Amino acid sequence: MTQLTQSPAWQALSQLSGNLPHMRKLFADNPQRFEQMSLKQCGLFLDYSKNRVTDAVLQQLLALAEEAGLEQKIAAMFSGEIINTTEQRAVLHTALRAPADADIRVDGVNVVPEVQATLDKMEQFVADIHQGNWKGYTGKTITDVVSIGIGGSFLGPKIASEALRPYWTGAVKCHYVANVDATSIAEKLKLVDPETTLFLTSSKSFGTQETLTNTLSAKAWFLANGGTQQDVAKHFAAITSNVAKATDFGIDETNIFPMWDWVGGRYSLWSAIGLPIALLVGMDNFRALLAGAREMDAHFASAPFSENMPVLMGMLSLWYNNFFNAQSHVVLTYDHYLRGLPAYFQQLDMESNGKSAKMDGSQVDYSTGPVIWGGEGTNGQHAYHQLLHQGTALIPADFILPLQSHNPLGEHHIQLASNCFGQTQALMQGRTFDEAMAELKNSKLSDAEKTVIAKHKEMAGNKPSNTILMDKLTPQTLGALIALYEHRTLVQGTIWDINSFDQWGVELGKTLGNDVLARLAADGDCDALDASSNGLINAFKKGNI
Ligand SMILES: O=P(O)(O)OC[C@H]1O[C@](O)(CO)[C@@H](O)[C@@H]1O
Repeated sequence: MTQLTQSPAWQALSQLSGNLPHMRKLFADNPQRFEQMSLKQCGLFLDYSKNRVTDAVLQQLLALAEEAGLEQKIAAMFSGEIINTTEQRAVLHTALRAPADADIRVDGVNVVPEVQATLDKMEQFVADIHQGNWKGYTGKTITDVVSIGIGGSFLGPKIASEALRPYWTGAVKCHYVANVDATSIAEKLKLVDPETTLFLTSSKSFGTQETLTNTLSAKAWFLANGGTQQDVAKHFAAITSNVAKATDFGIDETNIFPMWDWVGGRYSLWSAIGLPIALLVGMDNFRALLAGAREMDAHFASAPFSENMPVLMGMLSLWYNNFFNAQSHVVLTYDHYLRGLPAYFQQLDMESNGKSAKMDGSQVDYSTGPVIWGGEGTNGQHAYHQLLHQGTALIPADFILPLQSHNPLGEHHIQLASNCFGQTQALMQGRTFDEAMAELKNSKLSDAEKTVIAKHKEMAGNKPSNTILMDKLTPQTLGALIALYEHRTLVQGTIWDINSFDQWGVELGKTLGNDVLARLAADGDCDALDASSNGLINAFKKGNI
């Protein structure tokens, strides 16, 4: 057993997990449960009362966080210590939204002035595009932006853009290209005109195969459709920490926005990587997004653990993962604009906490990051919710609902909310056999048949969920919501003693992909690898099965 699993809090939690009353009883015994187990912060309201927790459990979960040194880890992150030890990097996405007068040092240099200068450069760029001062090669204004990037250089901006659709200014349209599959870029290029399109390459490393290949294809298309080499500067810009590589690639240095190695890709939408968001919603709204995240940062850094939203959410999810063997966690957004958020949280959490080596290199002997998945409500209710209610796996859920809709139309929103609350209630209370039998009272079935049907209708309930409410989905509340999940990730990574900020598994995939690429391009059959890999490579070379 490791230090973590031997710790007093872990041992106490282990004991408690086997001795908990059903949530129905917990609610019946304590009419104050909702008031006691909910909190409001940063424009978000969290109801965590529908969890398998008692005061004693919460106390031990918070003790576990303390024993694991969470307070110190939070302070270390905010102050720019090298907490990404395998890459020797600070982790400072919080500096991207820090107050302009903050002093946050990396290698003795305050990084806040360059963050602010980049925001100012973005502001100027957005104004130039929106006001038509930035002209394409034939003197026309820019109407379309094609954002090329993948992973963290894609999903955050894409999901935030989608979420903030009610705030789009209409000045430009934005198209996202990520996959190296030619179909992705080919379909987007069908929608745009070279005279009025700006290509924005987002790549921290400027070395990612998919992004470079897509940018090359965009450039080839531009040159084949009227643009010349001299016109490239008017139509290609980049966001990267590798300025030399971007200029070698042919991007004009004045069109390059900086990125820093102290920002992880999946935490980067707050940097110039978020430029497509700013182009869609305007810089004031982009700054409001930052302000929402900043508010959550301040809360996370200062609130006692018992009132700290990211800490509570992180510890509750860990409770099910480590003590109830819950292998996945579902995020259910009851808002069409937030339909992409589960995919974004999936990348954030699974790339961060999908690890099995501890900080000192030894192996964990407990489970770490669960599978994160989900989708928009109510759609999921007619699909995978069946398994949430009656499947054999325990899947804790987060329900997210804005109280006011951006599209107040008839009865839609009240119905949406009723479904959201109805689901959390059904998950919690389930349906007893007696209740199911009572529902069948007037049916014409025999008693034996009723018993069988009632057995199928019976639901254990006691399925945990959090409900997150906000008045309305705004740039500010979105910023707070995303920062909440970012910090929740750090909380869990700290307890598990893993590095939430590297991604060596992904890197191996990149390396082997490049090796295979060379073999696919080489002449003759491949016989150097395992039989399956050889067979697949040779089938591709042959071009038919
Ligand atoms: O921004 P880059 O350097 O092109 O990297 C893209 C993505 O690739 C990864 O390294 C791995 O998927 C992510 O962490 C990153 O966001």
